[in-house]
Amino acid sequence: MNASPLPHQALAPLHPAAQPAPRSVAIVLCNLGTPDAPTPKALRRYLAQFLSDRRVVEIPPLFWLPILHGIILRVRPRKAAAKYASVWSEAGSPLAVWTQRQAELLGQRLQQAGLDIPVLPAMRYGQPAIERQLQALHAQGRQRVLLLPLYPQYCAATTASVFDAATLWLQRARSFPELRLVNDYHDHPGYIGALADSVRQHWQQQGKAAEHLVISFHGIPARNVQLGDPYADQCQRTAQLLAQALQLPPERLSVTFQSRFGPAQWLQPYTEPTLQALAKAGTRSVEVICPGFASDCLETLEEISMEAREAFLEAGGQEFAYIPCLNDRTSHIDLLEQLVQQHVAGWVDGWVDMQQK
Ligand SMILES: C=CC1=C(C)c2cc3[nH]c(cc4nc(cc5[nH]c(cc1n2)c(C)c5CCC(=O)O)C(CCC(=O)O)=C4C)c(C)c3C=C
Ligand SMILES: [Fe+2]
Ligand SMILES: [Fe+2]
Repeated sequence: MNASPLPHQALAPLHPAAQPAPRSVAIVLCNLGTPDAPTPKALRRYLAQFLSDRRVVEIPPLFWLPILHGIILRVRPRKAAAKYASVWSEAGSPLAVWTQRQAELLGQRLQQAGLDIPVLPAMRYGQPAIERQLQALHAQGRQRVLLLPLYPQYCAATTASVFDAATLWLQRARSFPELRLVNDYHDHPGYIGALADSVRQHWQQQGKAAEHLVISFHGIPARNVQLGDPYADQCQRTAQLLAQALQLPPERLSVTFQSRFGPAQWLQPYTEPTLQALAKAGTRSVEVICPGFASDCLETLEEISMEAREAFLEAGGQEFAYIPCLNDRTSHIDLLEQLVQQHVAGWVDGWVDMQQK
């Protein structure tokens, strides 16, 4: 019998992803995305991608796309560009700058722990796109990827949309790494603790607490919640746990929703009218915290720290303080490290045991 081996040239080279590499884990830290520049042109490109996402606007495309292209993308980019210009720094859009920094700091942490786990930042809209980062990690031979969206509360418009982008890449790839997804961390003790620390630190710096704390989350259409989105419940739970950690009685805080878009009913009460009502009812000082945003961005720096501040003061309020997002706080990076540890257990030697302790 002729049992000659296959000719050498018939053996295809191994794809890098197929080569055994111990601990070939990586993290993709995902955020929403932001325009490339504070200009109407960049805003048009960004908003066109963002607002064409069916997870974000759940109106049938046949009705929605003519409105988007015929009205919204003609009017909104110019107005939005002016708002972005008011928060833009030399380093760029705050959302991009903070996300990049968070990825760097988390990467350094993992490196200090002796782990070869790179952390790449990724954006759902704009660059660096989630698909691009997954492709880069796959090409490097990373076999296991944890997708960690920087959205503490699960929402179909944000979290599920990140997963859509990842699975769209999977559908087009011939081979791909194993994937794990973090759904939410709205009640994680490390998250609540980090938020509470940031409020306490603010009180210490001011020498006192304000009369009232407003806990403001990004809104979504009320209909999405009726259809089963757990987002509103998770926001309420985060607020409740934060109030408990701060020992704040219910009469000293309000949970509100900001950033309404379009004429439909969104989650209520709305942030700005609540602040105006508080001022009119005699509340002199307020603090606003936005726990749904992991990184400061247009919605916190402009809509809250500028617009909402002005509305409160014009309605008769005396003191308005905005408490920044967790951004690069050590306790925030601790939380991200804990989330990684909890979700890659079994992927990285030793971490299963650490989990069980
Ligand atoms: C049109 C519907 C929108 C839904 C639903 C929505 C949900 C949602 N968004 C965030 C986080 C962010 N949104 C940001 C900006 C922003 N959001 C919308 C619309 C919806 N968001 C628009 C049109 C914009 C752009 C600005 C504008 O034109 O008003 C941002 C800031 C991005 C930045 O570059 O700084 C964040 C972050 C969450 C968490 C969420 C649902 C829970
Ligand atoms: Fe939004
Ligand atoms: Fe806004």
